[in-house]
Amino acid sequence: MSRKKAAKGKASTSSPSAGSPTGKGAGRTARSSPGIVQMNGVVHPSRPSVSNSSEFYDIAFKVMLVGDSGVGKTCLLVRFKDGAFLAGSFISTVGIDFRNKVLNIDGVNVKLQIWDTAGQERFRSVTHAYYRDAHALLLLYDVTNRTSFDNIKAWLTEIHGYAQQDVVLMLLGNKEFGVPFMETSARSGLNAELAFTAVAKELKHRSIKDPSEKFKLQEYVNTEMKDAGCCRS
Ligand SMILES: Nc1nc2c(ncn2[C@@H]2O[C@H](COP(=O)(O)OP(=O)(O)OP(=O)(O)O)[C@@H](O)[C@H]2O)c(=O)[nH]1
Repeated sequence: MSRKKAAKGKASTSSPSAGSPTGKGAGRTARSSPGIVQMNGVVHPSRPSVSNSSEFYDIAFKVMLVGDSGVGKTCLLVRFKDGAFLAGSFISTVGIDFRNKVLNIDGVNVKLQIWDTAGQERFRSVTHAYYRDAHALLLLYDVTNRTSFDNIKAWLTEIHGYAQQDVVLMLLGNKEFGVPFMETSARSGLNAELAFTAVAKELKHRSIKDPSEKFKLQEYVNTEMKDAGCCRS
């Protein structure tokens, strides 16, 4: 397997393949972290990007974070990428943004290009363009916000309308709707690593198609949560 170099960051507003400049930075300047830089084009396993990062990877996937505004998408991503909680006043994402992280999954370096979408309704048309290229979707709701829970159905309708049929889908914060589930906290770090690692494992498994390797996303999540001494049902 040839080893590629991980791109350092990218953001664009119109569509992933159009590679136009981002609109996110404008609204989230305070939150634009050092890891976010602009570049053109998309990262795909078959078309690795040129990069200035030192992290090498074997396969790459796009993961999208979706859900209502304020449910914690950006915070969860920052927790996963930087291991920190983004405290302070809430600054809504404008458009879309992304960060890369390379995980070693059973000896294979899996690069996740994680797109953080704006939850606000007015950016919906921007984010729609990104669904079709996503390999995995993490759909978040806020356990303290009933409306964000009620809106999960609408998000699923949107996902089924715009995403690939075989997209890996995981619901974070909910126990219904028949998709893999776990609760997360960007503040404490609860399951932040596990959510992304589970998705990377599923994607790597699908990509490599090793018949000797059996992987079930929800089973893996349940086992890992148990191993971590997690008490939730
Ligand atoms: N207590 C607590 N607060 C959180 C957590 N995650 C996010 N928050 C807070 O929730 C607010 C919204 O978080 P964001 O991550 O910006 O939400 P978002 O989903 O990215 O919002 P949009 O960009 O508008 O789509 C912020 O004030 C965060 O500090 C969490 O796990 N625990």
